[in-house]
Amino acid sequence: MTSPSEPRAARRSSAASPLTTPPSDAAVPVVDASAVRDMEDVGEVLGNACFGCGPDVPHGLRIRRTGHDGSTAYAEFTVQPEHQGAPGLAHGGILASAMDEILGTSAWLLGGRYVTGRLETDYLAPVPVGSVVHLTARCTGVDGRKAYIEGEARLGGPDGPIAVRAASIFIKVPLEHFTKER
Ligand SMILES: CCCCCCCCCCCCCC(=O)SCCNC(=O)CCNC(=O)[C@H](O)C(C)(C)COP(=O)(O)OP(=O)(O)OC[C@H]1O[C@@H](n2cnc3c(N)ncnc32)[C@H](O)[C@@H]1OP(=O)(O)O
Repeated sequence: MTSPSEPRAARRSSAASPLTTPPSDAAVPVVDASAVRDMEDVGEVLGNACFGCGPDVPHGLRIRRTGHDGSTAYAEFTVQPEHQGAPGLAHGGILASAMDEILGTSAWLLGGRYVTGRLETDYLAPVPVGSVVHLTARCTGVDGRKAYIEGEARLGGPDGPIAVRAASIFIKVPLEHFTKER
């Protein structure tokens, strides 16, 4: 339930703009049963040095994936002092990175490999350093190579108040996108 005293963005049910809303004829997302294994395999390709989820990246977010259900992905991370912007509060770009990671995880559950094409964020509440941030994302439609993914970050628990909402388009790419020399 929202009230007029809440931020304007909180009164909307989704972060999606017309650009991140799937077309009316978009396909319902189908989850690939092999996608989870694929996600583990990709660690070998990427070397697990990911800023978002690499467990040993010193100043990374060290996001922990906690589960999935269909295209819905769950994860969490703890905001560290090196993630702050204003004193004592998480930097907005750091929170966008966290959203990118959980949205990308949902996209990868569809099978194949996806990269971020467009990322929109609504910041609804400040996130203090030391917070455990609970991340969720799900696919709202697939149109050709484009997967429309929405998600949110909550504080205080998986059902806590929403601090950040995001909507995105992820684009399916071949494996060579990651392996070719540039
Ligand atoms: C242990 C490890 C586990 C790992 C788990 C995995 C989790 C991973 C989590 C990681 C999370 C972090 C993830 C990251 O951080 S990924 C890193 C950030 N993203 C990038 O670096 C992507 C850079 N961009 C590109 O490489 C190219 O532009 C791509 C590949 C995206 C498209 O170039 P390409 O030449 O291939 O294709 P195309 O141009 O014909 O486009 C194809 C279709 O897409 C539509 N389109 C394109 N762009 C946009 C846009 N901005 N808004 C709306 N639509 C867009 C386009 O209109 C067209 O649609 P249609 O005309 O067909 O309808």
